[in-house]
Amino acid sequence: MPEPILSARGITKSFGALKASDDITLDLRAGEIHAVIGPNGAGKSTLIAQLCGGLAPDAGTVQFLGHDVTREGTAARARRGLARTFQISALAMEHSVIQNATLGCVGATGTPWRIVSRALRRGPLRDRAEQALARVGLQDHAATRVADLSHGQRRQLEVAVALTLQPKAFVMDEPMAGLGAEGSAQMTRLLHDLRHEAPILLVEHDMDAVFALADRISVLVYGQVIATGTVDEIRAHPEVRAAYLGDET
Ligand SMILES: Nc1ncnc2c1ncn2[C@@H]1O[C@H](COP(=O)(O)OP(=O)(O)OP(=O)(O)O)[C@@H](O)[C@H]1O
Repeated sequence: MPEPILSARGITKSFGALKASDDITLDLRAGEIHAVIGPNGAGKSTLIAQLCGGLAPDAGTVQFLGHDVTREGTAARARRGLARTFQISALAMEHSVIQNATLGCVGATGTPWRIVSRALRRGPLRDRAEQALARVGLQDHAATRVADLSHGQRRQLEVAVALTLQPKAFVMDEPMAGLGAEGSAQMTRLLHDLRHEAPILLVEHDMDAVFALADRISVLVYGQVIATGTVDEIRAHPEVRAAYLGDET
């Protein structure tokens, strides 16, 4: 089997007496969507933070593209091509769609600020931003202020900003949050295709989306991965049904 793109090995993180991550081992392979599900407080955000560099684990390692990145911060991991989208929007609301996307590339490439204004006008960064907008279907909204976009369009723009990194892997934190049925369907289609550009570690509460998209699912309960498997395996798993899915299956 090829090396995983992103992997956590034995990740452990405590807050006082609480083990928010308890010896978590999971990986993300080329071409897949690996969903992480679990009830509130199970430790999903804590896991994401350790994968992306916002939190250092107490024990265990994180590997990305064959490198041990456990002690690297978020910016270093982003430069390696680890793109993250957030549960809460991190967009500049008063700026236009194209400005947000271009500034995303500027951050990703470490371009000095003195040439930012030029980058916003034309050049390879602007081209990259335009391509990313087209990829998520926002090409006709380049000049629109982010504040004037719908919630669903903002989520699409977040994916576009992540795409400007030309990522090798995505970590997505609840991309369906707050989307209506139509928005979720649109986002589901986008993620379905995106996995072939870069695999996606998807933390998501929307079980319809998870079951529609995931190649594999890991179930987190009280900081532990209690099961990893295909959609069918997870739906049928007795411990998972008892701990999490309840009557939803
Ligand atoms: N900085 C912190 N200090 C203390 N406790 C924390 C901290 N961050 C998280 N926790 C605790 O760790 C546990 C896991 O929290 P985490 O936010 O990772 O769960 P989650 O699965 O992402 O939850 P949700 O689905 O509600 O976002 C919770 O009990 C939470 O209260």
